Amino acid sequence: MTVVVELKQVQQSYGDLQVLHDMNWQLRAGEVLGLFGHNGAGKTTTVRLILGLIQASSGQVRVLGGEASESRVRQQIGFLPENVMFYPQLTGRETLQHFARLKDAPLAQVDALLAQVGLTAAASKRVKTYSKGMRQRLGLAQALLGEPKLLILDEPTVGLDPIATQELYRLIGRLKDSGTSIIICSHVLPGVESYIDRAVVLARGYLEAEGNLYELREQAGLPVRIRVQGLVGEFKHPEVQAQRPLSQGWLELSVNPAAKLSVVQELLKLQPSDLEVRPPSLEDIYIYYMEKAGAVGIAGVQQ
Ligand SMILES: Nc1ncnc2c1ncn2[C@@H]1O[C@H](COP(=O)(O)OP(=O)(O)OP(=O)(O)O)[C@@H](O)[C@H]1O
Repeated sequence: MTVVVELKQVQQSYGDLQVLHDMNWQLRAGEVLGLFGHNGAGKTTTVRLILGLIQASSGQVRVLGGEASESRVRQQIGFLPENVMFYPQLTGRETLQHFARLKDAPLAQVDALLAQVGLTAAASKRVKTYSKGMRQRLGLAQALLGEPKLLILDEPTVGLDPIATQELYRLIGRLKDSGTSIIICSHVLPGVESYIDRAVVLARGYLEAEGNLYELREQAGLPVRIRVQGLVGEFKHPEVQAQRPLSQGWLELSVNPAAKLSVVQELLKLQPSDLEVRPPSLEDIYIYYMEKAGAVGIAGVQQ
C-alpha cells in the first residue's frame, strides 16, 4: 500500500522546548486518519511539518514521495485551517476564484467545487451572509482546489450543528472514496469516530497510541458496557467487573470484552425486556491514553 505521509524518528523543538519526540507513523493512500491529543500535545506542530511550513529539528517527514518543503509536494496538499478567513464582501464564487489564482489552480474548477460542497445556490451571495456551516463548506472547497491528493482538516466541525457536521463528514467520505488521503485533527471525538480508518493519539509530544478503533480498543483492554432492562432475578457472572443500576430499571454491567457473548447469553436466560451492548467509544479510548500518559489535568484534558 502506498504511503502518503511518513514521519520517521521526528523530533521538533522550539528553542530549548522539545515538543515532538520520536514521532514514527504513516498515513496510507486513501485513508482517513484522525490526529488526536490534548491542547499542546503537538498536533499543530505535526501539521505544520507535513505542510512544509517548518523543518523538523531531526528525523524525516516524507510527503507524497518527496520532502514536505518541495513546491511539487505542497501543490498536492489541501489544507482547511481551524479558523478559515474570507473577505466578507466577496461572493462564494469570487472567494474561490481568488484562492484558485493564489494556488495556480484552474478557474474552471470553481463551479464544480461549489456544487460538490452544496453551495451552488449561494455562489453569488456575499460570504458575510453565509452561516458557519456554509463557511466551513466554502473552506473545504478552497482546500479542494487543485484536486489535492492529501487533505488536512483542522477542527472541520467546530461550531457546526449535528446535521451540518454529518453533511461535512459525508462529503469527506465521498472524497475518501475518490482516493483522497485525509488527516483530520479534532477534539470532537464522538462526531469523527465513525469516519476515520485509523487514529494517531499524541500526548505530551509523544506518540501514545496508533491503530484502528478495534486495535486501540484491544490495546486499551477497556471493558464493554452491557445495559439490560427488566431482568427477572439476580445476575451474577465471573466476567462482570462492575455493575450499577441506572434509571427505569436498567442495569449497566462492565464486562471483559472477550466474555461479551457469554455474558449476553446468560443475560438472555433472565428474559430482559431490552439490551444494549456498548463497546468503548473513541472518547473512552482517548481518555484512557491521556490518563496512561499522565496528561489528564493538563490543558484541555478533562478530569
Ligand atoms: N512557535 C512556537 N514557539 C514556541 N513554542 C511553540 C510554538 N508553537 C507551539 N509551541 C508549543 O509547542 C507545544 C505543542 O503545540 P501545538 O500547537 O503543536 O499543540 P496542539 O496539539 O496543536 O494544541 P491545540 O489542541 O491547543 O491546538 C506547546 O507546548 C506549544 O506551547
